[in-house]
Amino acid sequence: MLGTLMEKNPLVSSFVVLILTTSLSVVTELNPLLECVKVSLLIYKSLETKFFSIIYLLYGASVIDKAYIKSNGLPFQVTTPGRRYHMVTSLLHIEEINRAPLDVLSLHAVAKDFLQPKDTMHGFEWKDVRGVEGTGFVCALRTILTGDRYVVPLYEMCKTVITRLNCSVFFGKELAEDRDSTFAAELIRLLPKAISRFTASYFTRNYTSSATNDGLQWLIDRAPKKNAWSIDRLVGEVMGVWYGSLHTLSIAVTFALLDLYSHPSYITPLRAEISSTSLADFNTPSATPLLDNFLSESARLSAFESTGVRRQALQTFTPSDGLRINRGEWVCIPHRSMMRDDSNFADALTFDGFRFLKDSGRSSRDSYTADASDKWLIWGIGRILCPGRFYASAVLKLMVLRMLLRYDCELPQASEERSFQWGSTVMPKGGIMLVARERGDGEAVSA
Ligand code: HEM
Repeated sequence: MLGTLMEKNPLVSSFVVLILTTSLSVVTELNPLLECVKVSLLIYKSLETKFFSIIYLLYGASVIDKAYIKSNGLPFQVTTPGRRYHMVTSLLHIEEINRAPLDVLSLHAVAKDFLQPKDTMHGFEWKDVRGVEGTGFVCALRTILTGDRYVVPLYEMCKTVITRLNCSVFFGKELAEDRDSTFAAELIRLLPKAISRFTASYFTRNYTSSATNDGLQWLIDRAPKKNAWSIDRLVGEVMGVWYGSLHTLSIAVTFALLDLYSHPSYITPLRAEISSTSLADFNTPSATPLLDNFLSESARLSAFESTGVRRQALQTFTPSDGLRINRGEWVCIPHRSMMRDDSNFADALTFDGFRFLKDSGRSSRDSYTADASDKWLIWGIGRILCPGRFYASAVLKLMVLRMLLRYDCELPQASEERSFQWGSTVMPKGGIMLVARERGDGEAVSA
């Protein structure tokens, strides 16, 4: 009985271990043989933590979801590798996280933990506390052609397209396609240091893209003028935005296409709407309400990150209701579970591509895909909202638009499991193939 309870509930298990360990510490002084038992219990405790950490790594999103359902709206905790997460869902707690000073709850410390910039970005020292200046910055496709059809690995395709698109936006078309720089970079690697710079600059002497007004230049221009950032800091910040944007967008676009082709009834109305909208208007939400709604529903039900808002306590944080977040612990909002909760969205687990059109009062979200509110947490909350959301929503729309107008597609593995979990993230499976056939001239609109 106790065994089952311990198995089901990590808290009961920890409690039992604690009592046993404490009482044993008294008894062991009398009987040294019991020292062995004490050591075994400590090993058991550490194995148990490891066990729950591994379960979290493999099924993090489900662990959070189950705990969320059990919690009935109250705060709950989740054991993750090396850290405890406190999950809160009430509007009051959400507001308190939003208002907490930056030196108490930090998103930067969370990002640092994820990216490990010291090791992955050549020793870049990422600060725990965001400076007063803010973040500053708030192919080879494996394609098989069978007859007139392309069979492509969907997630791989999306990663490649988004990488290319991001390259053009971040570095400008010229630099993105710049072969001189690639050649120069290879030279720098191969030649002795003394002459490499000189030789590389000779080969890139006509290179003008550094003067162009691309996303990278824009990010550089936004760096603080007072207390100017070092080159290392600048590079680190740009890399942070780059990683964030590539990873999130590739996954979001993959899920949007998976949602589209596993619910083919939406193809005809979406195509009709897109075909009657000029390309200049495609990103105006009111001009493409069906597309915007469809993408909102995809973002809701296929939210790939279970925790929309994560903060590390840089000092003890005590919001209302007796909650205490110790230094080093994280407080998060389980927004994926909230998006899948019937009390927030009617028949929440059913994909309803035009659900928000029916909800004329829009009580369950604010308005359009790129909007944010305390009930629509896709982009974060209040003071820290995703600054890339307008770009992300434009890219999502462009991708769906392009695929709808240019290709007829099918998902041969539509009934198979399409994702796997890694920690709190839900990732698309790499093996999912998309079968695409180019539409005839009469059908395809230049997109
Ligand atoms: C579908 C794609 C995306 C989703 C779902 C998403 C979501 C989010 C969320 C939820 C946050 C707040 C995190 C928190 O408070 O814990 C955030 C922050 C951020 N996002 Fe995104 N994002 C996406 C795409 C992008 C893109 C494309 C860029 C850049 C071009 C970007 C740049 C950033 C930056 C710089 C922050 C930090 C903001 C700050 O510190 O104030 N994101 N994002």
